[in-house]
Amino acid sequence: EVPLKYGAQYTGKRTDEAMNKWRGNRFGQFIHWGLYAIPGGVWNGKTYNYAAEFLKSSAKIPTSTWDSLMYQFNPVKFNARQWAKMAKQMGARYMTITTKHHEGFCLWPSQYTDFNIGNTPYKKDILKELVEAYNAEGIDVNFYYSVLDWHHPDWRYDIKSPEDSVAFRRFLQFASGQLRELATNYPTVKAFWFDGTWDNSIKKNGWWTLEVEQMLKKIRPGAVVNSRLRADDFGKRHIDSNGKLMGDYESGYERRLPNPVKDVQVTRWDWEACMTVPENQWGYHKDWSVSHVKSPLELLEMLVHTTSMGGNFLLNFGPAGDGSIRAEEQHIARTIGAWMQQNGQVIYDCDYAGWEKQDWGYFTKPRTGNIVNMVVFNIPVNGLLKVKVPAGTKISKATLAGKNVKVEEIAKDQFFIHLPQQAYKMPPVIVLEAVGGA
Ligand SMILES: C[C@@H]1N[C@@H](C#Cc2ccccc2)[C@H](O)[C@@H]1O
Repeated sequence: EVPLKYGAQYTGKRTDEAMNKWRGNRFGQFIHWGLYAIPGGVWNGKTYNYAAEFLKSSAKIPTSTWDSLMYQFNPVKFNARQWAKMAKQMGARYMTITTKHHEGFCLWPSQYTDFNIGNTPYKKDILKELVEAYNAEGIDVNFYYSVLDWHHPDWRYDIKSPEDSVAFRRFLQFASGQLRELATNYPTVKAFWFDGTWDNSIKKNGWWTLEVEQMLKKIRPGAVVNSRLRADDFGKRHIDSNGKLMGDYESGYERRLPNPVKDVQVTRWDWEACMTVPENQWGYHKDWSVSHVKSPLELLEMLVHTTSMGGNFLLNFGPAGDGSIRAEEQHIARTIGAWMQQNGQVIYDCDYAGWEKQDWGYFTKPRTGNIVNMVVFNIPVNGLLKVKVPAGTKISKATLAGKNVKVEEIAKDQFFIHLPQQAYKMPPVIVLEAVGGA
């Protein structure tokens, strides 16, 4: 191992109450909301297909022009309680909000910049409204914070001169101040989701990334911080030069999931995948016809897939500039929510079962007991679900919606579960009682 000052500070999964709650939440709502929601991917009558929150760079808009969008931000349809109720109905146990995205606009009245909600026609502290509304629904709130800041004059992509060093040192003090006020002024915040940390300027300041994590955990004991913040002494990100995870969970899965067979190593630590509904739109885009839009069932399978591999799934919503939630996202929330209402117990506080992946779907395992859940997405024509179990395991009982289904031992450590023949519109869940084995 190489000696590191700014590498991983511990190994293994945190087992404190705050982390157990973060892990057991499993399903979160990501919200990308900022000035980019006003143009929604369209500028001077031209639609830009790239991610709407990157429109400033896609359309090469000068910072002064972009920043003047602040004077138009007045979301008259915004209702934090409605958003929170929708998230509750969907079954989200946590919500991660973009306090500040790459554009640098702050959803809270930051004392460190005038480029914030207080100087918009809306004026009020949107972050406070959201935290209160979601917490009132029993939903934990986590803060997304982009270190990359297109608005701030001291931001640097790289450090190539003494002037760069001086300016970027000022920038890091600014960012530390903003993070300190976020952690202090919103005391119920549970986690920090860092983004915009891929540039050399951050890689060359690994010390700051560790200092920020330590500061946040000092102000908010138990706070959870993602690996994406961290760079080690040599600029290695997420995983340090000794192959150890930095931060509290791995957050590299953006718009992709680990392979259930080849990537089982992800189960060695906590991790989270974040996912867009269209191919690549985090912020509101006016025209979703420019790419594939995932169906509720596609997204539900991703949630189950993630849980089956011991990860959290963070599903993105991009509210419009007026504060409304588009119909497609409302439909997703209702459809997933209806299934979660009946089957949330196979997601919340569930984990990797350690059983071999089968074609029909995914296994999840509750923290305690001898239960293993089967969530079936691929219904076999013969109605027989093949289950290979760890050596010596017996399946003593199988139920679907509380009713016994037939269990047939077909070979050593192999069983058929007889799936009742019907037209399944949503994935059925079979609960196995397993004894013996690993
Ligand atoms: C969570 C997601 N990370 C952000 C990004 C990005 C990005 C940066 C460089 C190249 C390609 C994509 C997206 O804007 C969104 O916030």
